[in-house]
Amino acid sequence: MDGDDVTSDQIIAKLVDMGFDISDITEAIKAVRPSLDNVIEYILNSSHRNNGGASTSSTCLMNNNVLGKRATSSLQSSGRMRQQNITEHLKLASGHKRSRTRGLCDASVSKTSFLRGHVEGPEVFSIMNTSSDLSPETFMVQSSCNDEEIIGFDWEKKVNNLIQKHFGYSSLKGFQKEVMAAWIAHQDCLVLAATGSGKSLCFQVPALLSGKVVVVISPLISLMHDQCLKLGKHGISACFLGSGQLDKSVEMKAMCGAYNIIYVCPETILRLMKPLQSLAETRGIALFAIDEVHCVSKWGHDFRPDYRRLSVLRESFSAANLKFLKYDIPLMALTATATIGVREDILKSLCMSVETKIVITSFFRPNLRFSVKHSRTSSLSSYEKDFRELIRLYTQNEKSAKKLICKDLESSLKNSSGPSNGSTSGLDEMCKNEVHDIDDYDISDDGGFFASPNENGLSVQYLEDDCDQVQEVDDLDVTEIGTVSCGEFCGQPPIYFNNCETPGSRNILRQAEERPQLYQGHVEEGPTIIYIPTRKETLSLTKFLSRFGVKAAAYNAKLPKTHLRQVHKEFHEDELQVVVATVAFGMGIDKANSLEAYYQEAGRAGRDGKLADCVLYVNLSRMPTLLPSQRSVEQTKQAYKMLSDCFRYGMKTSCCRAKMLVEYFGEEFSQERCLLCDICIDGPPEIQDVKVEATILVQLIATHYGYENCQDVSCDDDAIHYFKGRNLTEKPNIRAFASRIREQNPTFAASDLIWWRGLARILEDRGFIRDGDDMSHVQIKFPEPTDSGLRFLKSELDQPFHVYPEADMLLSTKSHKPYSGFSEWGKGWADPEIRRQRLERRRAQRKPRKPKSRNRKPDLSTVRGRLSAKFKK
Ligand SMILES: Nc1ncnc2c1ncn2[C@@H]1O[C@H](COP(=O)(O)OP(=O)(O)OP(=O)(O)O)[C@@H](O)[C@H]1O
Ligand SMILES: [Mg+2]
Repeated sequence: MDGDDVTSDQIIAKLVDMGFDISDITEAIKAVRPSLDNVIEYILNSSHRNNGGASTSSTCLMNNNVLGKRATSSLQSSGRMRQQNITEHLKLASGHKRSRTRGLCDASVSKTSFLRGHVEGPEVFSIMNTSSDLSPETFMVQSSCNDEEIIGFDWEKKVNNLIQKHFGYSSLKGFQKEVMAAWIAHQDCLVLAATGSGKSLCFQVPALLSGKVVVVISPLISLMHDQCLKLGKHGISACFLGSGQLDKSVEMKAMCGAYNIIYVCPETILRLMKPLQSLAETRGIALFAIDEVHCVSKWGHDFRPDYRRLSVLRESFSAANLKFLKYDIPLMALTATATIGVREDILKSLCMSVETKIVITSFFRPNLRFSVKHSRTSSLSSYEKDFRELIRLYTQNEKSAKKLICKDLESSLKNSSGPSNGSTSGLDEMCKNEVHDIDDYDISDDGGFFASPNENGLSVQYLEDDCDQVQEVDDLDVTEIGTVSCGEFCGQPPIYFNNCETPGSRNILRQAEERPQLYQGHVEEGPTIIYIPTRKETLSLTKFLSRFGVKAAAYNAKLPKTHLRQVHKEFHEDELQVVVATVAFGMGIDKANSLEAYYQEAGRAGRDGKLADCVLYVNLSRMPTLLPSQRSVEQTKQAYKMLSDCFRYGMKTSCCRAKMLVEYFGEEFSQERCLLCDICIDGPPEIQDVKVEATILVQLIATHYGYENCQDVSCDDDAIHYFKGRNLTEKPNIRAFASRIREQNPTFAASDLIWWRGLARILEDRGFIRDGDDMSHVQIKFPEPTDSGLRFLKSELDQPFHVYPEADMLLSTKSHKPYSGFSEWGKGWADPEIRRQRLERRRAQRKPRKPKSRNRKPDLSTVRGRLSAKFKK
């Protein structure tokens, strides 16, 4: 055997493993230079050619495998190949179960002979299934549906061999073992494990171990695509079935058992119940894995209603309904981000068994360095400030870029002929054509991971679309940009810090010195993802970065799929430095502007176990609002709650960020502090006694609601009288209270509204005031006093009220305020003098308008233009 033969054999073996038909492979190998890609391309093209666009014949070729020679010839002789549907094929397939089993007995023998080039008929199928690492014995037993016998008591050893062989891992992680044990015991399982911890292996191994098919429900085409590609590389055949695929060949092959793992979107699986039941009877289904299962939760209802309909899986694949099953086919639900409420919702809405095994690992990712920065997010000036470091990082080794960086960024921006790079080609064009509506997304894609994309004529509403939500300007103030550095995660065990001391900046500094080396240094250069809420901004920020020589690419669901695939590829191959993406990149999440969303995004970082930065850019000077949408009252409240949690995460200055995040998911954070985040490193700000300010505010609120003289504070009486005697049905908001305090009390005349807003938030958290409005808000809006608040007013004045000022309070006390003219807004437009001054200033700031040319032709495309043309006549 010469070298070429070996190569060809390897290719053949790989392709057979993937589920291709041997005759196709041999034909292709004869026709083209034997490289994996060439052969795949050849087969797929010829299958399209032969089918004249229809895919049935390629399915039948696969059936050739499944059914054995006799089945194929019967199909051919009947001449009904094109008319048969999947179920009919499968009926035939099950009718030939025996011949299938017979073939299997010789699996290992036939594989050997096959590699020598003596391949014939029935053996083809057995070869294909050796890809599942099934010894002849195991597969025989599997055919008789007795899982215990297949898997045996030494399953751990078998699994370790399998994962070593396919993935190069030495053993399962602890949580993966637990999940496997549950599956072997036919139990449903809910897996809650951090991003990048290795959840996928939990459902991939059962496919290898049992030889049955694993069906994975996943919310995003890009996710499915990624995973299929990876599995292909590891010698495991897989395909993905998105919604609306016009070419059904992959689907038909999948339903005939051609792939070890089938990825499918929730919309599609709902219409595949019958074929899947047949598949369960023929090849067998090891389990249904519901990945990113938080999409099931009712709070994600808007996002993926079909996830909730997955409850049919339980009934449709129960032993009670399918007589050939000994046990219900287990459900495995997996997510990295589910709060306790969401978990309950998942179990209930998927009708998971009461004995569902719940496997939870720590949400803590010890190599992620969290921080929050103030940003005016989408403004150009904020790009300059926010990404200066990033640009420097990626361009410092390139002379040309270096020059540019030294230039004034603004003037460089104006220079439209700035350097650009390959990855942004066509970007200007995209910018021109960009669409910002939510409702009319439509991108195309197709399914089989080894199927060459049938680009033409496919117009499919894909999954990214739904989560790639466009936000309006107001929403930009929330969490707006998160940047994470990424790489591959190689499963380093978490490093835990124990014996941490109590908070305090001095202690923290010292602790920082004690941290292991890894955590003291800089993040190694690796790619960065910048998550951004609007599609429009993915383009503008990419353009901005490219001009400075950064290899950046935009990613949002509206961009052509060829571009998106290219971005994925270049990102994985480290050819891109920065991907500027909407949530469509790399995950399925149900809500933007939530800590779940942020933690998912951050979870893309540091997957190689190395230090990675997760920076959240927030406009701390503005309160975020929700976009109007058709939510129920309950959903609106929940959406506000999520937004509020997220807002508070940004505002907090005294609690470790990792702790806040991990506790948000209901986990007790054992080590108190992560010793990495900005708060652990910089320490909390100086603690302040705000007894006077808090008393004035609570007193004013109490007075408005008729509780007078709770405390004889040194507040200007005018301020209290202002609210006295007013109609109590009127609910003053926090701004009204703050304005009044500033106007009436010279000590606080220079104080800023956002400082008072911060204080009100703290008072609300302490339970001294509550919101008098039924509608939820991100933070208190119409404050009312509580009993605790009234008691607080009765406390001794010289008893201090210590607080850590929060981020917005600190921002408002800076001498140079990094936000525009906020303080004057609190004074209110109601004051005629202020109003006059403000309008005057605005007028002065306005750019002088160009003098209207009398001879200018009216624009007849506008109503105004047509009217003016009419009047001119
Ligand atoms: N047993 C193992 N031993 C070593 N590494 C492993 C093991 N299992 C998984 N991994 C590593 O974990 C990486 C991430 O796995 P995976 O994509 O399954 O994460 P995930 O938990 O699904 O994350 P996400 O929530 O982001 O989807 C893999 O690429 C692999 O490097
Ligand atoms: Mg995953």
